[in-house]
Parts: sequence; C-alpha cells; structure tokens
Amino acid sequence: MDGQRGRRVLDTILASKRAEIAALLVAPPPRVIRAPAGGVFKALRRPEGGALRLLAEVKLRSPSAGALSSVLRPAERARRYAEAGATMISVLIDGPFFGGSYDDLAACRDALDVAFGAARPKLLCKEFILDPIQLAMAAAHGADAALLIARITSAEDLARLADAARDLGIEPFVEVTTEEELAAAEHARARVLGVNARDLDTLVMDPARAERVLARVDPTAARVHLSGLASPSDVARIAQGPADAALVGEALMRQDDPGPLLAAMVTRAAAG
Ligand SMILES: O=P(O)(O)OC[C@@H](O)[C@@H](O)c1c[nH]c2ccccc12
Repeated sequence: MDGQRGRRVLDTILASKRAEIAALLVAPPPRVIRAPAGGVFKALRRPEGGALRLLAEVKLRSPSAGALSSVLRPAERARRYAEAGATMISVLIDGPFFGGSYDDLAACRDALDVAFGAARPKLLCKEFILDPIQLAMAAAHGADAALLIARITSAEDLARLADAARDLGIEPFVEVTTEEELAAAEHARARVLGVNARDLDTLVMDPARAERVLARVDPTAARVHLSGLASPSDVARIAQGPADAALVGEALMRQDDPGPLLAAMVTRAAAG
C-alpha cells in the first residue's frame, strides 16, 4: 500500500472522528455503566519463563484488508476467542472505516460476563481517541483498557488522556511506532505499551522497526507487539523476543471460526 493513500486514510479517519466527538458531546450520556475490571497490566505481563500472552481482535473490516468475516456476531466471536485462550480482546469501535461500534463492545462485555464471570479476558476499546468523552463512552460500554495512539495527539494531550483514562479506572494502552512516540508514551506514564508494526500514516508493515522500538521499551512495562501476525509460526517468532504479549487481528478475522487458529497460536506462544 503506498504512503500517500495511508496518509489520506488517517486524515479522513481523524476528520470523521472530530465530527463524531462533536455529536457525542451534545448527546445524552449513556445510561448503563459497566465497571472496568482492573488487572490489565497483570493480564498482559508475561510470567518469568512463561508464555507470550495473546490478544485477539474483533474487526469487521479495515482500510488495508477490506471486508473480513462477519459470520459470527462480535459477542459470539469474543466468546470463541476467550475459549481459545486470549487474555485480552480488542474491539474496534470506529464505524465508517472498521465496521465497529460502542454497542459491539458492550455486547462483547455482556457475553463474556455471562460466560466467564471474573475469569473473563480483559477488553480493549480500539478507537481513535482525541477527547475524554470517548473514554467515558469506553467505560460505559465495558472497556477495561483504552487504546491511545501517540501518532494522533500531541505529547501533552496524550498525557492528559492517559490521566483521564486512569481517573475512570481504565488502563491507558498506548500505541507507538517510533522512538519519539515512545518518549511521549513514557511522559504519559504508560505501563502498557503497544508497538505497531504497521505505520498508521503509510499502512506499510515494518517488522524490523517494530522489533527495534519494542527492544527500547522499559522492561518493567507490559510490551505488546501489534499487527501483521498471520500464522502460529509468526507468533512463535515474537515469543522468542522480549514482548510480553502480541495482538492478532486480520488473520483471525479471516476465519469464520477463529477457534482452531487461535488455539494453535496459543500453543506456539508457550513454546517460544
Ligand atoms: O490485523 P492485524 O495486522 O493483526 O493488526 C491488528 C491491530 O494491530 C490493528 O488492527 C491496529 C493497530 N493499531 C490500530 C489503530 C486503529 C485501528 C486498528 C489498529
């Protein structure tokens, strides 16, 4: 995918997000509140000598992949991810570009509460967050953590949004691609850090850059590899490095039943 197109996609997403935020700010607040669970950092930390943790993503489509499987409703897919051993489930919220919604997040949370109770995987709200109102929406709809993308905010706004998340009991999960963004994440006192192997501006995959940046993350943080993992052997390769966890989206979303592929990935995450 060429860089020009990626830049246009990100700019278009952010413009649509600003319009959504304006609407959220004047809409009545959500009536049901689902309390966050806490324990996100611990769920993502890899035990000494133990298995890489796996995060599985609910994403109906993406600008880079196009349409993905919609055979399973998000809540049923989240249940299968949990059964196959995901320690966290990421739910895309953005509608126009990724086919998601806050209602999808709430449906996943309610289904996981019923099926697994306190042993349920944690939930990550995956959205392009620019304003605290989106964090309030994430909390109301059942998120335990919220993605904060360093690329799309100033370092000061990132720190403010991270504080706002913590005030709501939500763990800020800060996504970076470069050393500069890593410095901003550190300034925001993030202890859960995702390094995206796909550059959001260019949509180009750069696993070598991701490996380099991940190696520079404070080893006492929860270090998460994001994007581009297609097979159990890709997971085994990440498990050999310093990452605590890895997130898999598209590969699972290409499966009408993601259970067998995720289970195979979980097996290789342990073997390293
Ligand atoms: O589908 P992949 O290549 O497995 O990647 C998942 C995830 O990392 C990706 O969906 C993602 C990472 N950061 C984001 C920010 C917004 C939307 C999506 C993303």
